[in-house]
Amino acid sequence: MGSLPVPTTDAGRAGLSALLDQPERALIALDFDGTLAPIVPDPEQARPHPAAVPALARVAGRVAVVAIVTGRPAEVAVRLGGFEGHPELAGLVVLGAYGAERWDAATGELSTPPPHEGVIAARAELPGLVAESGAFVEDKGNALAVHTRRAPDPAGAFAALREPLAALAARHGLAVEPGRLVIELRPPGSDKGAALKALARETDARAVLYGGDDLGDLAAFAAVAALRERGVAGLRVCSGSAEVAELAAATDVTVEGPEGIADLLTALAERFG
Ligand SMILES: O=P(O)(O)OC[C@H]1O[C@H](O[C@H]2O[C@H](CO)[C@@H](O)[C@H](O)[C@H]2O)[C@H](O)[C@@H](O)[C@@H]1O
Repeated sequence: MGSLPVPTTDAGRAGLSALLDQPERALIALDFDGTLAPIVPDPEQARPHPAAVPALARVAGRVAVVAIVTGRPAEVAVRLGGFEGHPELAGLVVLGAYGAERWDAATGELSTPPPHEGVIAARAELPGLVAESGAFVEDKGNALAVHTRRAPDPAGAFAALREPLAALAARHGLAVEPGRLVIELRPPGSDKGAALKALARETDARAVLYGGDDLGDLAAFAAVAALRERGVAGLRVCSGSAEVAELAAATDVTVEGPEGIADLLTALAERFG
């Protein structure tokens, strides 16, 4: 039997105990890139760690709900994750675009907000702005992600683009979402924390596990902390990487990236029986 990591905080240990005691009242929510799927240079090539979806499927049979909470468009996460038609993930919920979109495996329904005018305007200006940096733009439809991972100087390009992208976003009423060698311009008004809280409320969860790897996950970790104050047990899991140091202080336990997440899910499934 795989061993469960021991949270470093009292609240985290209480969260884990509550999950194990009453899995049928638990919500397990995970980020996609860097948490379920290893980071790769081309976003289109990202796929879940081979052990992650089978482990998630095992857990899904025992908890109230499993969810993916991602900056990807919901339908992209569904496609890359291979979630559609998965027999054991029939109750999966995918909250995409930082909670602005939702896909339900149970119904196959996808809800997306109308296009934001600011994204349309920023799209036209972006190519000129990023051309010299070696960055490339991932057009997500209703958001634009500027990636520097494949630039000759990834960190330098990221630093150089921060200010001009922030100015572009401000001109067009967009939010700036920095992440792992990516700066995203997206419609304001949603975040992973609000999305997670709403799902916890909807499912009347008594325990929530959230796992994430990046700055966009901080809002979800804060939501778990807020839920604890309302009596909902919580466990905040950092999918650790050398790229993001800020998450350790905001989480209860760190595991080794997507492989560690898959191990954790497998160990949970074994405990649930
Ligand atoms: O909320 P997430 O599921 O973590 O999505 C956040 C962003 O992830 C993707 O970019 C990251 O993963 C890429 C593939 O491994 C990698 O090349 C890139 O450097 C990472 O930042 C995705 O492409 C973005 O659209 C997501 O918003």
